Amino acid sequence: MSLDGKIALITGAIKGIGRAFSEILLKNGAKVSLLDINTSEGNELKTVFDSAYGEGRTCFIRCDVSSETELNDAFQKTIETFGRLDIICNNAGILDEQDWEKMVSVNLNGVIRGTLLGLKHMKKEEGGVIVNVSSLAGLGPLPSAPVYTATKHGVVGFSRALADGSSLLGLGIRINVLCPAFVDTHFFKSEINETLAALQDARNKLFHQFGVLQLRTHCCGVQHVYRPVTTGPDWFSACSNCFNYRLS
Ligand SMILES: NC(=O)C1=CN([C@@H]2O[C@H](COP(=O)(O)OP(=O)(O)OC[C@H]3O[C@@H](n4cnc5c(N)ncnc54)[C@H](O)[C@@H]3O)[C@@H](O)[C@H]2O)C=CC1
Ligand SMILES: CCCCCC(=O)CC\C=C/C=C/C=C/[C@@H](O)[C@@H](O)CCCC(=O)O
Repeated sequence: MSLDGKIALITGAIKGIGRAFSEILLKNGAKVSLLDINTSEGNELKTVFDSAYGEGRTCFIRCDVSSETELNDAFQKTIETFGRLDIICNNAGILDEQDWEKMVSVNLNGVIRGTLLGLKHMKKEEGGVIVNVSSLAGLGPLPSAPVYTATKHGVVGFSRALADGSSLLGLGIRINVLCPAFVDTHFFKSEINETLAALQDARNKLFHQFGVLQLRTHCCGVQHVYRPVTTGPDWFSACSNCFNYRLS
C-alpha cells in the first residue's frame, strides 16, 4: 500500500492503537500530524519518529479532542504545515464511568467533531478516508461499562449514517468504523468504578470469549482501511477477530 504524498491526522496518537496506526502510515509513506493531550510525551515521540522516518514527516500538536477550539486549531495547523489532508483517524478515547460526561465529550463529541472537520477540509475531487475508532462495545454491551458502551454505539451509528450520506451525495470520502475487541494497551489500566466492580466477572468472561490481542496483531489486521479511495466511497467495520465485518 503506497501512501506517498498523503497527509494524515491522528487523534490520541501518542500511545496504544493511535501510535501503532501512526507508524503504519509512516512506514507506507504518509506524513502524519500527531494530536494528543500530553505535550512532553508528544514531543518525545516526534523525536523518535524524526530519527526513524526522517525529519518533516510528522508534527505534534497538543490537542484535547473534547475542546472544539483546540480541535479546530489543530486541523488548521495541520493544513498550514503540510498543505492538505487526506486521511483522518478519530482514535482518542477514554474509559471512565465515574466522569462519564467527560467520556461522552471525548469518545463521542470528539469523533463527531473530528469527522465534520475532516469533511470540511478534505478536497472533494481528491477523495479522502476517515477512520473512526469504536469498539466491539459499539456492537453489543460491555456490562461493566454502560456509558462507554453508549459512546461506542454512538460512534457506529454516526459513522454509518454519515457514510451513507457521503455515498448518496457523492462526497468522495470513505468513512470507516473500527470495532476492535480487547487490545493490550494502556487502556487496560482503566479502573471500573465500585458500583460496577461486581460485574468484573462478566468482563472476565468477555476476555475469555474474545481473548486479548497484542497491538501488533490488531494493527496488522486493519491496515488496509487506510488505502486511498479508488472506487468511490464505501464503509465497513473491522473487528479485531472478525475482519471485514460488514454491517450494511
Ligand atoms: N485497548 C482496547 O482494548 C480497545 C480500545 N478501543 C478504542 O481504541 C482507542 C484507543 O485506545 P487505546 O490505544 O487502547 O488507549 P490508550 O489509553 O493506550 O491510548 C489513548 C491515547 O489517547 C490520548 N487521549 C486521551 N484523551 C484524549 C483527549 N481528550 N484528546 C486527545 N487525546 C487523548 C491518550 O493520551 C493516549 O495517548 C479508544 O477510542 C478506545 O476506546 C476499542 C476497543 C478495544
Ligand atoms: C477493560 C478494557 C476495556 C476495553 C474497552 C473495549 O472497547 C473493549 C471491548 C471489547 C469487547 C466487548 C465486547 C462486547 C461483546 C458483546 O456485547 C457481544 O455480544 C458483541 C457481539 C457483536 C456482534 O458480533 O454482533
